[in-house]
Amino acid sequence: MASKRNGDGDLAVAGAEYYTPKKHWASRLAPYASEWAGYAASWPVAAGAHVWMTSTPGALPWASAGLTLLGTGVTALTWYCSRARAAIVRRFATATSGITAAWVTAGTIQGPWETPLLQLWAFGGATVALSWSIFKALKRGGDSEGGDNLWEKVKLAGVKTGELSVAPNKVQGPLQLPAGEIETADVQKKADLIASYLGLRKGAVRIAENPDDASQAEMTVVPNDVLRHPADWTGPSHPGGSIADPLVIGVYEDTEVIKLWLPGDPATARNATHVQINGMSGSGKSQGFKLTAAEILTRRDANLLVLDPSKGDQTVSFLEGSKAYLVTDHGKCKKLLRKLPEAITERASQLGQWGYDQWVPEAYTEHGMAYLVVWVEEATKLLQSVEKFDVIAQEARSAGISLVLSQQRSTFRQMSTDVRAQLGASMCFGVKDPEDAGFSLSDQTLDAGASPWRWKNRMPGCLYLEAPGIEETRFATPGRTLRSTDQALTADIAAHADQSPELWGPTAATLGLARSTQDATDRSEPKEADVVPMRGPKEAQPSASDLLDNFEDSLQQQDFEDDPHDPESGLMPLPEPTEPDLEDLDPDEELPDLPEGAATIALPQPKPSLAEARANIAAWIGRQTHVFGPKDVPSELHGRDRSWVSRELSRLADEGAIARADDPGTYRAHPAAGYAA
Ligand SMILES: Nc1ncnc2c1ncn2[C@@H]1O[C@H](COP(=O)(O)OP(=O)(O)OP(=O)(O)O)[C@@H](O)[C@H]1O
Repeated sequence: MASKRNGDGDLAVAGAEYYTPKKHWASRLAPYASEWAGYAASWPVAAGAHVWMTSTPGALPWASAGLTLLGTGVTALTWYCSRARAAIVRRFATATSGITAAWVTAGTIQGPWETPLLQLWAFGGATVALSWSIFKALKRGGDSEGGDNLWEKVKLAGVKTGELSVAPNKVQGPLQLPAGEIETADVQKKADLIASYLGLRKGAVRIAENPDDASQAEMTVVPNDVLRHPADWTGPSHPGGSIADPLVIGVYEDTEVIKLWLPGDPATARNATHVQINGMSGSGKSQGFKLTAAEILTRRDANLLVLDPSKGDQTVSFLEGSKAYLVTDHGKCKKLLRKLPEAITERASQLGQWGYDQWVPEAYTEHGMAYLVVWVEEATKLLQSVEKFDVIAQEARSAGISLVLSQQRSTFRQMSTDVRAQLGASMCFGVKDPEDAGFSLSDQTLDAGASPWRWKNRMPGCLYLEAPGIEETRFATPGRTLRSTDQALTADIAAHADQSPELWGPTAATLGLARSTQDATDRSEPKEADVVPMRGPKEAQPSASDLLDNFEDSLQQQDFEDDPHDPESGLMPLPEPTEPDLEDLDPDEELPDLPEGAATIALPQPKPSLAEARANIAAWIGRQTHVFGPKDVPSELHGRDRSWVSRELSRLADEGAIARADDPGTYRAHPAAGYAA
């Protein structure tokens, strides 16, 4: 039988249907061979050069100088030759040349099997080669020629990949979506499929929407899961610096450090912020607290007050030697929070008189008012007893006070939307399910691929951070807190304890706290303490029991009884109100029926519970005879936003309760399930 080649070079059989031979695996891999060959060759080259140079007397110094010059030359040449490429590609190509040349030079001098050269080659080199391969694969996949189109493969034909940038362990670029046909949510749903096409792990591909243009999205591919190996704490990031400098608590998956800013910055229009911290038990919240505390306590202009009625010593013992204040008694915590508005008003009006509309570092350097971070553990329990907490939170930000509220989960019942709106930043560790993540992270971040429920508490320290000062495209980038021992943190904090500032006088007086550890030691009367300024270096302090007793005295005697402005002063204390433990209640549980004949009052209708919302949607679907999408589902049925409905419909489709219609993001009731009319 005669045969001929078709226009694409494939073998065709005359008189019969075309026969397209399968691409051989070698030809598929060929485009990626160069980076891997270069990577593989670098080790034996360095090993051979080392053996050669060390066996030739006097050759090593010359070889070192020669290789350094050669490496510099190759790097400069790369920079020159890549001038026509996108700036980011040019930079990464040059960096790859420079890093390779530097590693080969070091390997020649020292031997490539020595630590850390071997590890740098094994992990760093492989990651750089992998990043190049993904960059190429996406470029090829985004190109509609050749029939190997990534977007057609994942049933998103028409999507175009824009100019890609490549960095160690990250490839990123814009996507152009066919206007009116495919939206960002459709691509987000296929993120794991794209990862599978590229031969990467689940979660390696993230798609973020472009807030300015719905026909564009941003794709980020992170090949290696560096979060599996947490980085170690190597000491405070800005010892003796200002709280206006970022707090460094971990590393993102693309090896950028995680930075958190608490005070605002008028120069960059960054708002001061409070922080909401969520995560299930064992997800790493305490470690996050310890690192943040160590950062705060090594700054020259910040005080830390910890309200922890739940855990006691076990979590905070690392603060030994610091100037942090610790309140562990539940009643005292509440009392302190109730006094906070007064302290806020005082500080805000004083800042105004000094000419500032928010706290700035000069408030400390020129007037002695340090920033105050109030860390509240098990916050939802405490907040319930403080009225108008949203107003407190709102005003605190301009008064140089940041509140950090830590709890396992904060449902809308536990934390009102008003309070939530005032917090500004959210740190989300591993959670139980997507619903819990929804209480902590924004819909945009979840839609962009953030999925903290994947970690649960199996990857402690892994987190997402939404906060002022961080680019929004980074909100869906996972990171992991640093690993440290309590001893290392204690030593670092103690080493900088002398730089820790005193609490601003009026704030100390209003909150009933000593201005510094030294003030606390001036008071006596032994009593059991529940408000403890953590002690300074032991040799400079009186005995532990003296200190605890004295500070207890400062609170008991001066602040809660003798305060002439305190209306409760001199009165016999009321018993603490008993509070039901709302943590153990299931918010979705049905309420018991009212007894027959009981009077009923028309109450304002609350947002439907999850179970009600789902039941309402199921009933509504049962009445649909046409194709529908998230925007068609009436909002009063669920009381939630559109992206929640999107996820819900997608979940129902995954479970087979409804069927996906032809257009992405649209559905049909399933006749088999009895939904269709
Ligand atoms: N970044 C990290 N790298 C490695 N291990 C970590 C990291 N963060 C936390 N861990 C470890 O995980 C365990 C649980 O962490 P942690 O106590 O901080 O969790 P938690 O959320 O505070 O839990 P709980 O609410 O029950 O107190 C601890 O053994 C801790 O050392």
